[in-house]
Amino acid sequence: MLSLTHYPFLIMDQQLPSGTLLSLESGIFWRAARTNEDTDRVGVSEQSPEDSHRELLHSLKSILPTMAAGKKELLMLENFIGGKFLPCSSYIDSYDPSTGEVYCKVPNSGKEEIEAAVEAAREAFPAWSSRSPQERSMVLNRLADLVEQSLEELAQAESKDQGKTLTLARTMDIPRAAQNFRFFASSILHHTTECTQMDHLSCMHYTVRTPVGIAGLISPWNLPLYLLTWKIAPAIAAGNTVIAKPSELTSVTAWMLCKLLDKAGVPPGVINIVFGTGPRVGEALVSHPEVPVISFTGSQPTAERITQLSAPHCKKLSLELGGKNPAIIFEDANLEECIPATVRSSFANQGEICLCTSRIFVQRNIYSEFLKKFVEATRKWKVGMPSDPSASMGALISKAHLEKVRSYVMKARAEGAQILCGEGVDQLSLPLRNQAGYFMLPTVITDVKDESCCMKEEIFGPVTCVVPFDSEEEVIKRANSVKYGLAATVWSSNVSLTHRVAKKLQAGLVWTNCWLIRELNLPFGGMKSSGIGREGAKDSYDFFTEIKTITVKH
Ligand SMILES: NC(=O)C1=CN([C@@H]2O[C@H](COP(=O)(O)OP(=O)(O)OC[C@H]3O[C@@H](n4cnc5c(N)ncnc54)[C@H](O)[C@@H]3O)[C@@H](O)[C@H]2O)C=CC1
Ligand SMILES: N/C(=C\C=C\C(=O)O)C(=O)O
Repeated sequence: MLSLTHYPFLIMDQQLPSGTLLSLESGIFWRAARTNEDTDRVGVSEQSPEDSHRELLHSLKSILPTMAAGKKELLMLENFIGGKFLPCSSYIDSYDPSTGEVYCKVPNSGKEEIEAAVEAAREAFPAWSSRSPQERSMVLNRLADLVEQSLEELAQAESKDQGKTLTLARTMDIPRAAQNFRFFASSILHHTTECTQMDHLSCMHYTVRTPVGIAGLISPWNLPLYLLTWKIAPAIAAGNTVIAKPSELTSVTAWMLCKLLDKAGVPPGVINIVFGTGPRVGEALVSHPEVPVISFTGSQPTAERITQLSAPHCKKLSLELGGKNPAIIFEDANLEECIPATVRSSFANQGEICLCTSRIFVQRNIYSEFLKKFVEATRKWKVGMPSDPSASMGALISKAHLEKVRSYVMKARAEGAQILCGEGVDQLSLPLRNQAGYFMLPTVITDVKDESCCMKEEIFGPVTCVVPFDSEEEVIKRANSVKYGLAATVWSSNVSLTHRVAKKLQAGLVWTNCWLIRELNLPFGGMKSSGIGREGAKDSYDFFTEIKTITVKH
């Protein structure tokens, strides 16, 4: 059976039921055909592109309505409100990043749909909030079970929708989505409140936490189901009802999740998912007077807009924004561990993770050695079709984003920086079908000044800068010299140094001699322009509840 890993990058032991579609890329569908019941090893057989495309649509059609568009059928998503799938009056094209083709239509919802969702969430709130934590925990555990059982279909859909490799979707995104439900199903059972005594006044005081009501959840396109469930799970565990708006660029797995809700016992109206653009439906959600909290993950400019719109209603905001994360590599670092980890922290998910490394500071006397080995390792970080099991990186999310990321490399070159590998240096070869996809090679920039936009601004793509430093004091000052303060990694075999440097870094998360080992119990989030608030067991619970102090005179 599926064994969920705690650490996203470990490959899981998993059974793939016979007949599971293993790949939907390049028109080749690899069908899992069990070769040996005992070992659960699966062989694959190859189908023709036409047959496999038909098979994919058939397998998804059972859960997604489709619409014929010329020769090709498109997936038609629908809003999920009050436990029902509802069509919309207009739609947005959604692209397969690995081919640049439209393959899905996303509802272009607006105020009307938000109003309907608020009504459904309002009606569901009394009953859901009255359920015990134990009862809500059981529903979340069933959701986790269903996500795990649907892992392959969800991973296939996530990879096709976001452009990430199927391997990453299978080993990180979807397992973490299940883990989010499982984690908050447990943590909701263990929160405590406070009590004090004033015997001299014959009084006692105690605190209680109650759900806030309807929670507005807005999630980004880089880790679609992973981050959507990271918000949904704690919100409903605490007894709230939710209206979620995923990114219009990656809406499919959110829609597929809706298919599982009834089976998990989620009552109608508890989870409502409304699709569409930020300015249209996102702002309708943020502005609605009956939605007292907004949990948002995305860009800083959007966070500013959300803050403006919510201010008149004095809403509670959780803003998880971007980063310009440094890796600081001291001369006594173990390069055999540091280099592969820093390649991964720079380029995982096409560099489209807010925690990715985009500035690498290397102590001068190992700078040349590091640079040589790092570039060698980067060139082995293979860009390929998302379904290619040997690919480390897939396609970026959109043509616009690809051009934005490329423009940073061009600016660096224009400023006299050196591009050691990747964009404009190495040759990217892709199958014909993928040549209109949004692919880019992992790119390493050196000889770049701290004042350069590549060293100051969030690029959010497979681009990282490597610069030398001399002293501990100098590198801390330089690492802290950007407006962001989200994450950092520190590499040294000197434990007291790593503790000392970690404490001085302006970052909400510091990994020493590792990256992205996540402890969901502890606060997650950044400082400065990386956001407001934290997420985690207690932090999310506190955010999605209101606290009250009650005094009893006896
Ligand atoms: N987790 C992170 O730190 C992320 C950072 N980014 C950064 O943001 C840049 C732009 O990416 P986008 O996807 O456009 O991020 P975005 O912040 O515009 O979108 C994130 C979510 O916010 C929604 N949204 C957008 N405008 C809104 C508005 N006015 N009101 C309410 N909701 C709104 C979007 O529909 C999406 O669901 C990226 O290039 C990257 O630099 C993007 C995604 C994730
Ligand atoms: N918020 C993001 C990542 C969160 C990771 C985690 O909670 O483990 C992001 O990439 O935007």
